[in-house]
Amino acid sequence: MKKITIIGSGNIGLSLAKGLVKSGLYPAQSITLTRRSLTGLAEYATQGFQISSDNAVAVKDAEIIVLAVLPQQVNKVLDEIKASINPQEQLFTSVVSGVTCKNIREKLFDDLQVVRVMPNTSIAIQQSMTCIATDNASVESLKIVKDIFDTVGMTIQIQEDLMTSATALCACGIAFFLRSIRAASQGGVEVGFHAKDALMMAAQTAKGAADLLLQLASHPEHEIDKVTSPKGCTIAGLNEMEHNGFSSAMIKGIKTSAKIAGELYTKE
Ligand SMILES: NC(=O)C1=CN([C@@H]2O[C@H](COP(=O)(O)OP(=O)(O)OC[C@H]3O[C@@H](n4cnc5c(N)ncnc54)[C@H](O)[C@@H]3O)[C@@H](O)[C@H]2O)C=CC1
Ligand SMILES: O=C(O)[C@@H]1CCC=N1
Repeated sequence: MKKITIIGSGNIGLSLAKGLVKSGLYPAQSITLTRRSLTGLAEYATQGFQISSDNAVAVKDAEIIVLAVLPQQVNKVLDEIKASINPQEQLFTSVVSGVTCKNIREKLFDDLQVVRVMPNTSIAIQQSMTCIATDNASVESLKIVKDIFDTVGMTIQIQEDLMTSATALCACGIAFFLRSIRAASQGGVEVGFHAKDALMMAAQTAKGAADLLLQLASHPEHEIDKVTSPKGCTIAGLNEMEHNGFSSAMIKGIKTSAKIAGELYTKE
C-alpha cells in the first residue's frame, strides 16, 4: 500500500479515490485529496481521506502523485509543486488529457519518472478501462502503477502517442455509451415502457452485450448474427439505424474527440 496524493479532486480524481477505497486495498487514510477550495471535500474528510488546498504540502509525503486537474490548470499546479517534488523517491502519474510525460518533465525534473494514465469514471465502481503509457518509467515503476489501476478495473499498456486516442475511446467513451443507452431507453418509452423501467432494461441489455464480448472473447458481428433472425425485427431495426448513420456517427464522434484531446494543452 502506497501513500497517494491526488492533485485536483474533481470528477475523475474523486472517482479514482472512491474506487481505490472500494477495492479494500487503499484505506482512505492513505489518500490525500487536494482542491483549491476545501468546501467540496468536507464529506471526504469525514470518510477518512486527508484533504488539503495546499498542493505543495500535499505532495511532500506522497509516494505516488496523481495529477488530475484540467489541462489549462496544469502549468500553474506544476509550478506550485516543483520545490516539493523528489524525483528519486516519488512516482508521478497524470490523467490529464493531451499532456505528455515530456511536457511534465519539462516543467518539473528531467529524471522524474512519469506515467500517463487514462481511466474513466467507472473507476469509482472498479470497472474502468485504464490505458497506461510512459516514455521513461522503469519496469518496476510501471508495475506499481499497473497494480494500483488493476484494482479498479482493467488496464492496458499502450504507446504514449496513442494516449489521446485512448482518451476518446475509453474516457469519453463512457459518455458515448451512456448516451446510446439513454437513446435506447427513449425508444423503449415510445414502444410502451415507463421511463424508469426502460432505462434499467436498456442498461442491463447493454451490460449483457458488453459481457458477451468480454466473457466469451467474441466478435460483435458474431453475436449480432445470433440475434438477427431471417426477415426478423432485429435486422429491420439495425438496418434502419445504419441507414441513419449509427456506426458512422460513433466513428466520427470518436475521431473528433481524439483530435480535440490532442489540442487541450497549451505549453504557455
Ligand atoms: N472526467 C473524466 O471522465 C476524465 C477526465 N480526465 C482528465 O482529468 C482531468 C480532470 O478532469 P475532470 O475531473 O473532469 O475535471 P474537474 O474540473 O471535475 O476536476 C478538476 C479539479 O481540479 C481542481 N483544481 C483546479 N485547480 C486546482 C489547483 N490549483 N489545485 C488543486 N485542485 C485544483 C478543481 O477544483 C476541480 O475539482 C482533465 O485533465 C481530464 O482531461 C481523464 C480521464 C477521464
Ligand atoms: O472531456 C474531457 O475533456 C475529459 C477527458 C476525458 C473525459 N473527460
